Parts: sequence; structure tokens; C-alpha cells
Amino acid sequence: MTTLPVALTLNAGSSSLKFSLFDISGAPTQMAIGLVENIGKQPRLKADLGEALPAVARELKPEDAVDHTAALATVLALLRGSFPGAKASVVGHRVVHGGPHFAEPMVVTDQVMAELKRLSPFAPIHQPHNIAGIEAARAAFPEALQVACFDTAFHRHHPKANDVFALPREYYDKGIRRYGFHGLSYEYVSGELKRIAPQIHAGRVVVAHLGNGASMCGILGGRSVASTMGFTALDGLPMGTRCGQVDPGVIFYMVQQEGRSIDEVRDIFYTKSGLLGLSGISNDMRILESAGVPEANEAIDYFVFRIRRELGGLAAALGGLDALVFCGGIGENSRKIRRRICDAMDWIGLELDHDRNDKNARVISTDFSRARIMVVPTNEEIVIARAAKRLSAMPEAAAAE
Ligand SMILES: Nc1ncnc2c1ncn2[C@@H]1O[C@H](COP(=O)(O)OP(=O)(O)O)[C@@H](O)[C@H]1O
Ligand SMILES: CC(=O)OP(=O)(O)O
Ligand SMILES: [Mg+2]
Repeated sequence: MTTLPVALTLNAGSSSLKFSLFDISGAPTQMAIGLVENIGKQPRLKADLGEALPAVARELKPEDAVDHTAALATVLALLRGSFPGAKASVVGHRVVHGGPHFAEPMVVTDQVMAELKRLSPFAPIHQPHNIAGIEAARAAFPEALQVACFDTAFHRHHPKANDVFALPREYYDKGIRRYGFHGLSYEYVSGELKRIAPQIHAGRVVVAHLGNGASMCGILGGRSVASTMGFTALDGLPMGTRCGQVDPGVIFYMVQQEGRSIDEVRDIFYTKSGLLGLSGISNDMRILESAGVPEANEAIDYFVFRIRRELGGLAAALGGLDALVFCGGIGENSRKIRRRICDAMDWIGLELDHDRNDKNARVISTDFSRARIMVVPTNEEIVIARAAKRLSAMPEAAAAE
């Protein structure tokens, strides 16, 4: 077998490690995609290795994915066995927080690593795992270029009015800003719009990335104008386990009246709130949709209400609306949630075609809808692979390493 130049992409979440392998000899094409989930508990490996190889879906021994480093070793064993001719010349990583300085993908140097570690407390359920993924990949592929791609980068040039908090000025200079996240997903969706609906891409678009983490972004002519997430990936919409927007006074209450430590409060906000906290049942939208009990319905009601409210706000920030685009696990799959979000939204120009919506079509608005409603399955991995190929083709990037 000939040796293919290959990019490995890693997207390390709090309990999962998603991976993809791309042939980057031309425009990146995906050779494999998969994930290890439930790391540190009862791990499972799932992978689609292309048409020539059987799909993988199996339980792992706990020691095969006791942490992200072990999970990566398991993934690499699978990939090496499945693609013996492939050689990863570059590894691209999703990194959630890039802070004020990283507005583009970067080759990982020791200096970049130091900055990523400094930002870690501002993305506590993501960044430590992103860093562990980079460290594990550096050890596994000492000769490969490591490239970090940031969720925050897509938003770095949004207007100042959406970058500040109304705190004393010095905090802005300390980096306390509205960064915004899910930027790799927004970049992909916006790029797809440019390809399939250029007139929409040139206009005023709200993208709703509704997954386990959820946010919305107002995009004007392909550039981020405003988003619902802020300094951390806690703000804005309620999520699987994160609260979304709350009055910061609640923190004072928990600390001062309830005597909780800051770590406990952080834990409540990041891991015990959102759909899980409100329902008391699950963070998983599929379970809540089929639960049929008042608590689950209330959690869904709040999720939908906040999305509808933010849609109005983002449309105002854009000066109108030409399209609403859904992506993420919930946005791409839940007809019911999309229907409820779009219900009675004709005042803003949105008219859902129920038949198209039920079929999960790409355009789900009626032909008469003033603004278009679309579903665009996101692909953060290919955005990472493209950046990895671009940077590995630049000699100065390689020299910096
Ligand atoms: N058919 C479906 N109907 C409703 N919700 C779904 C469906 N498929 C996936 N989801 C939801 O999508 C969410 C996970 O989204 P995803 O984008 O995969 O998350 P992550 O942030 O982990 O990448 C879960 O809440 C899951 O229940
Ligand atoms: C930034 C963020 O919330 O990411 P995820 O959706 O992967 O949790
Ligand atoms: Mg996600």
C-alpha cells in the first residue's frame, strides 16, 4: 500500500474523544470517524472506517480508556491496524478556549501550550481534556505537527459592543470578554451556506448549534456579529448540564446564604443544571422527549423559550433575518424542537413547512417564507483537517515547531 499523507483530528470532550482520519493528499477526504465515549467509566468505542472495513461498536475494558491518553492509544491501535499505509503527518485538535490572542489556528509550541493552560479555568469541562489530547498526541507522534483550532476564533472580530461586559474597564484589558464558542461549527455551516446558498451567506443568518453544548450566533456576510455564549461556555442557552444565562446574584446567594464553596457552585453550574437540572431526569434530549412527565416538559419548554428569545435578540443585532439554520445533535435530528422553535414566528419572517421538517430536509421553510429555515449537519472535523493541511503546507509553521 502507498503511504498516504494523513491528518488525524481530535475533539476531546469531558468524557469522550472524537477522532477522524483524513487523506490530505488533495482536498481533505474523510477515511474514518469515530469516538471513545464514557472514558474513565464503562468506555465504548464506535468507528466508521469507510466502506471497505466493518464498522466498530464495542465495549472497552476500563483500562483501555481509563483517561484520554489511554483512549487515544486505543484509537491509534485501531487506526494503525485498519490503515497500515497511513502516516499521520499532522494532528489537528479542537481547543475550546483561545482567549484574546488566538484568532486563527496555531501550530502548537511550548508557548502556545502555556497559554492554553492559563485559559483552562475558563473552560473547565473542555480545556483540560483538549490539553490532555495534545499532550498524548505529541507523545504518540513526536515527529508530527500539532495544530490547535479554536472555538473562539470565529468570533474574535465581532463588534466591540458585543465583546465587552459593563464591568470596570480594567477587566476588559484583563481578558474578561464575550468570546463566544462553537466557532468551528459556525465556520463550517457558514462555509456550506456560501457553497449551497450564496445569497443567504451574504445576508443575515442566525445559526443555532443545539447539541449537548448549545449556542446561537448571528452572522452577517459570513462574519460573527453576536453570539449567546460569553466569557465561558456557560452563558446563553440552557444546555445538557449547563445553566446558560443566570443572574450572577445567584452565585452570591449560593456562596453567602448557603455557604457553598466556589468549586461547588462551579460544579452545579457546569454539570448539574440545564436540561438535567430542570428535569431531574437526564441531559439527553431524546430521553426528555419520550419521558412525558411534567418536569421533562418544563425543561424542554425552557430550552425552546430561551432559543426563541435569543433569536429575536440576534435578529435585532443583525438588523433583520434572512435565514435560521439548525445544526448539532438536537438541531439536526429533533423535528419536534425545530417545530416548537419556529411556531408562530411569521412576525420575523419564518414559516416552517411541516412536511419538509418531518423529512429532515435541508430547507424546511415553505416556498413563501420570507426568511429561509435550514438544517445543515455540522462537521467540526473537516474544519480542523483543512486547517491542519494548510498549516502543514507552510514551511514557517513547521519551522516554528
Ligand atoms: N433524534 C434525536 N432527537 C432528539 N434529540 C437528539 C436526537 N439525536 C441526538 N439528539 C440529542 O443531541 C444531543 C447531543 O448533541 P451532539 O451535538 O452530539 O453533542 P456534543 O456536544 O456532545 O457533540 C443530545 O441531547 C441528544 O439527545
Ligand atoms: C463549547 C461547547 O459547549 O462545546 P460542546 O458543545 O462540545 O460541549
Ligand atoms: Mg459539541
